[in-house]
Amino acid sequence: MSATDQERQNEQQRVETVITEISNRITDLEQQVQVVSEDIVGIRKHFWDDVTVNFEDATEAIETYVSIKQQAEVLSERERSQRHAQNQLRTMQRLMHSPYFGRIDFHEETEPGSERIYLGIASLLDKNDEHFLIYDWRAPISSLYYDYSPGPAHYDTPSGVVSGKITCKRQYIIRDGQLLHMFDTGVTIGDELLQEVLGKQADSQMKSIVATIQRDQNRIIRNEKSRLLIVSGAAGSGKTSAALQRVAYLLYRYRKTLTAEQIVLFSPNSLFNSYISTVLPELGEENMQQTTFQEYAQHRLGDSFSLENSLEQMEYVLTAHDEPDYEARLAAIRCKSSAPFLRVMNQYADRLMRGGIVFRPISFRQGTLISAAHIQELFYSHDTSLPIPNRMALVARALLAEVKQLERRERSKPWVEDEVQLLDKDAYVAAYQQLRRKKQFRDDSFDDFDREQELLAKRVVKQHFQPVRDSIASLQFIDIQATYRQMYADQALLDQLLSDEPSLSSAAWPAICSLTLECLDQGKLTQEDIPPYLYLQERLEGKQTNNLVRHVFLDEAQDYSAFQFALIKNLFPRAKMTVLGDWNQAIYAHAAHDESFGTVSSLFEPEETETFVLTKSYRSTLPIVRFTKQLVAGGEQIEPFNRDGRMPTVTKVHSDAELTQQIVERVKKLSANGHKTIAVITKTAAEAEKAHQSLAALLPIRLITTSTLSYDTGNLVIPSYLAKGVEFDAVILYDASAKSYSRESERKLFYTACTRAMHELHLYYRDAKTFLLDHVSASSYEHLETDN
Ligand SMILES: Nc1ncnc2c1ncn2[C@@H]1O[C@H](COP(=O)(O)OP(=O)(O)OP(=O)(O)O)[C@@H](O)[C@H]1O
Repeated sequence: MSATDQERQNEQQRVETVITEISNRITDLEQQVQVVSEDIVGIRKHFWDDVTVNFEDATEAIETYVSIKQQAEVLSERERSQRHAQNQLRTMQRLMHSPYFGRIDFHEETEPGSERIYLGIASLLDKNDEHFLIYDWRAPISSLYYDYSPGPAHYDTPSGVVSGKITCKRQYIIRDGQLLHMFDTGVTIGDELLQEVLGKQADSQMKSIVATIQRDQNRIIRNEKSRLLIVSGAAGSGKTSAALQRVAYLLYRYRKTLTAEQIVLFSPNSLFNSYISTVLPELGEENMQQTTFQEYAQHRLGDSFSLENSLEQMEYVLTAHDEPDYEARLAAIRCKSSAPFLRVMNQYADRLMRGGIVFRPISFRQGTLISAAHIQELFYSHDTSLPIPNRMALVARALLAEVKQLERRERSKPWVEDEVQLLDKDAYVAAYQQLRRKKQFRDDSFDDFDREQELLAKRVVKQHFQPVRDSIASLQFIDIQATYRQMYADQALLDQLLSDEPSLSSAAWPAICSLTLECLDQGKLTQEDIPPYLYLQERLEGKQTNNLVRHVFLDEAQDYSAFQFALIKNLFPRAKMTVLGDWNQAIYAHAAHDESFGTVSSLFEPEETETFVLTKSYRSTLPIVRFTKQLVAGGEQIEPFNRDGRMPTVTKVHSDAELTQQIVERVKKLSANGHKTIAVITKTAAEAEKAHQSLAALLPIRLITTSTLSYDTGNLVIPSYLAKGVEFDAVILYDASAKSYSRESERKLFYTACTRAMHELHLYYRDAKTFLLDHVSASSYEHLETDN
């Protein structure tokens, strides 16, 4: 037996020993869960047997309370033990399948010999609880595995830096207790393992990458210093993966103080949410909160407006070129989302401190109770240096006091008497009882009938005034809509506000204004108006904050506007932010002129900010990356991971019927070659529907729309902007014709669609291919043409 065979046998033996240990642990834990469950059932069943219930006097009642509390505590302690044992059991079951994936032998400077450190998705101690059979990949010592090749190395611990030397670094593929492969590895975490992982078929769910995290990704995952972490990375460079492993890392590192509810991830859409939702549970952690900016806007504004969502806006931008307002709308999207417009909005809000806020009168029973002019006077009588929200709170307080007076006066009005007559029996009984109680207390005599009428009148008026009081408390006397509208209705005001921002000067402003006014008057808020509107609302009402959340992740951050960054920062004042994005995938029209994370970094101090760049792309094969990197400026910096595969194809067809037939044949061939998820990517939703209609007659294929919440492996038709962030075994670009992609502004969308492909990429066009392919060298794809 050669030395390596012997080594392998030893390793297989160790796997078996560890698996036996895990299996013993599972048996113990199952028994523990069983015993605790029986305890819980028993306690619940006999809960009242051990409690003495006696409410005869205060002392007895307190004793009863204490006795119930004690019993409840015993129960909740048992329930906690049950949860703990169940969690441990689940972890052991996960380890059973593949106990570890890596090993390093580390010789610590101050120690005589080296220690073998095996890394897995959770820690496991030997049966005496003395030595680690497996270290959690997030333990401080495990960082050596990701950061160093054999040779000198060190790692940070809470008590200082530990230095030494790595003498061996090894990777394993263990499945169902069998050691399938092992490799000794040098500089990076081995290509062999990455080849194996990346060569697999796409899934409808993202997978964890703990076994193959790369050094530059590890830096992002373990960063604890920065308030703002910016990750800018090429398509497929592992930004989303790094973000999710980072969540898992933080939950481990701060397990005593941080819970999954204190972490929020903003993602582009609900489909993406579902795509990434299995990574953390796979690692034994609970999922963080997931949301979208649209959900937040809906929560804040959904009652006042019908809100356009970002995908509707996108579909408009891509399809409505012939509409008369198109250019004005595009200009509105660009201007209103920009950092200079954020300054304009701030300037407007500053002016409003001195005058111009529009107020709503407070009405009562079809009349005006307090006029808007009076509220305005009240507001502007306060010191103008006080922030607006503080002054609003003072106004609300004053208004509530006024309302109290008015309420008192109202009681003698005839309508009140009429309503009192109409009250039902219950109200009278309640009033009678209340009177009796009071009579008892005061021990005086009075005219019962008058008192009763008075009480009932008070009750009626109070009930009617409740909505008034509520509306004052929630500051509804501020007419935010009208104040926002005023900016676009008063041309002179807007000109003044824009005068300091030359980059916003545009001949389109009159058209932008009339478009905005038209939408507002119809109760609609366009996607580009939502963030500035919310921003103004905050400046007037005060910020809504969530102090619980400690970490906020923004994925696909290139799609966020200056306002959105500011709003999210304000919303989570105690959170650290991790912002991940790729400017080459900035598909929304608003991002076109703002190609940096300058806006978000300006929200934090420079010393609180760190930026990381990921240039290596893992998703696609080498031929696909060679092709896609030529589609965008700066693409030469993208480094492909060396995974072989088929060259992309670009096929010319001569008719729609031929296009359908070619795609059907292609999908069938791809399926026959073992590809599980094959996506036909169209530019727009309208085109997706059309493509689906013709393909579905000949193939099983699913249409993905904005309302699809999750998708399975299989054949699908999907609009480009919904495919953001996800990946497929093979991508078929439905229509790469000159007619379809005719604008420079569509370059990033085109690039985003092509970069979704893991193993194969096929493009089709009619007549002439899009100019976006002009600078792609002919040697990086195969050109095909059907016989005419
Ligand atoms: N270290 C790694 N080991 C194994 N797979 C990796 C690694 N890094 C990235 N990947 C794989 O590469 C693919 C792309 O990763 P991910 O989606 O995280 O990239 P991204 O930068 O968010 O991409 P995009 O911006 O295009 O949406 C995924 O299949 C992921 O599992």
